[in-house]
Amino acid sequence: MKGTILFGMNNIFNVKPLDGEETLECRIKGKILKDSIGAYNPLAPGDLVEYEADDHHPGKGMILSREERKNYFSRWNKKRKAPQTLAANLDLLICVASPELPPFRPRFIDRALISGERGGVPVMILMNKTDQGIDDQVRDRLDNYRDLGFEVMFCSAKSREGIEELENRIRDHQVAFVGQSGVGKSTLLNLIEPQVNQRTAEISTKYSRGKHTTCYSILVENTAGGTIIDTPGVRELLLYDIEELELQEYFPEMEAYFGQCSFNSCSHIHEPGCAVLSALEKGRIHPDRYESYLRIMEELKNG
Ligand SMILES: Nc1nc2c(ncn2[C@@H]2O[C@H](COP(=O)(O)OP(=O)(O)OP(=O)(O)O)[C@@H](O)[C@H]2O)c(=O)[nH]1
Ligand SMILES: [Zn+2]
Repeated sequence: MKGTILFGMNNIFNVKPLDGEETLECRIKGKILKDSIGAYNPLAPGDLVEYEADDHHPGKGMILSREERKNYFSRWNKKRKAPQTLAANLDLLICVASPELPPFRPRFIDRALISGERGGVPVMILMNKTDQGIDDQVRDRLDNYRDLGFEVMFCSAKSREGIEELENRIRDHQVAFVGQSGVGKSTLLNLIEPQVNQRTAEISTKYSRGKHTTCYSILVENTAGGTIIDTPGVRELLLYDIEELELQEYFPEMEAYFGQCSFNSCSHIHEPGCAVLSALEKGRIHPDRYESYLRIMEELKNG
């Protein structure tokens, strides 16, 4: 039988049958899942699995295998030194940001964009808290993202501006929300689907015995159609599995200059005759984006 992973913790996974309503609590048969060796978590919300129900214990079952992922959103888990998949099989990853409180952090957005692309997921930037006003500097950054071809939407959970557009955008899709703590993720989700927070609270009481479940993703159904995965409020989104010289490919503004540097394997950092550095000087590449490039390069170098 086939089902979707809703939530997983301590190697127990909630599976929703594709053709049924009642979720099952499943373990992995044989403890290890093929394709997940070396990963922080073998399965993530959104994963499709093959399972068998336990005839003797209603509501329980065993996961036999994972279907190949269409795409994934993941990060490097520094503590466990392993990749952690936060959500799988997405139609859209929504990177929520706010103009202030917390301040606008383009570094986080740049990482979300790269991580999404690495995993094959389209990313949208959602600027929440528009009721706070958006200053020229932030506006300039958002314009730049749009110029680069990224989708940007605006909303306010407080004034409800843009909420209907957001609901229309995500209907019938499998989406995941990601964002720094305080950008208004929970408030937005609760507005779109009041069930979300309720479900999260239920699960957290059931499985964590009082501990925070904020470090786990959870998939909930959107009553209007589709599903929403709430990912944990990550402080940093560390990238992995990207070669240093590959990083440039995640910066569409650099593409026009590929092959124009004096050195074939130019890192676009210090090399003489670098076409990217020259474009930066001429203002054709946003300095803030270039700053992200430098910081991420440094991180990839230091592993
Ligand atoms: N002014 C304004 N405040 C908002 C808006 N949306 C959320 N907030 C406030 O921002 C604060 C943080 O909101 P949360 O929804 O808890 O943020 P979060 O992203 O879920 O944060 P974590 O749960 O820590 O990951 C709360 O005090 C909300 O009331 C908005 O559109 N405008
Ligand atoms: Zn160069």
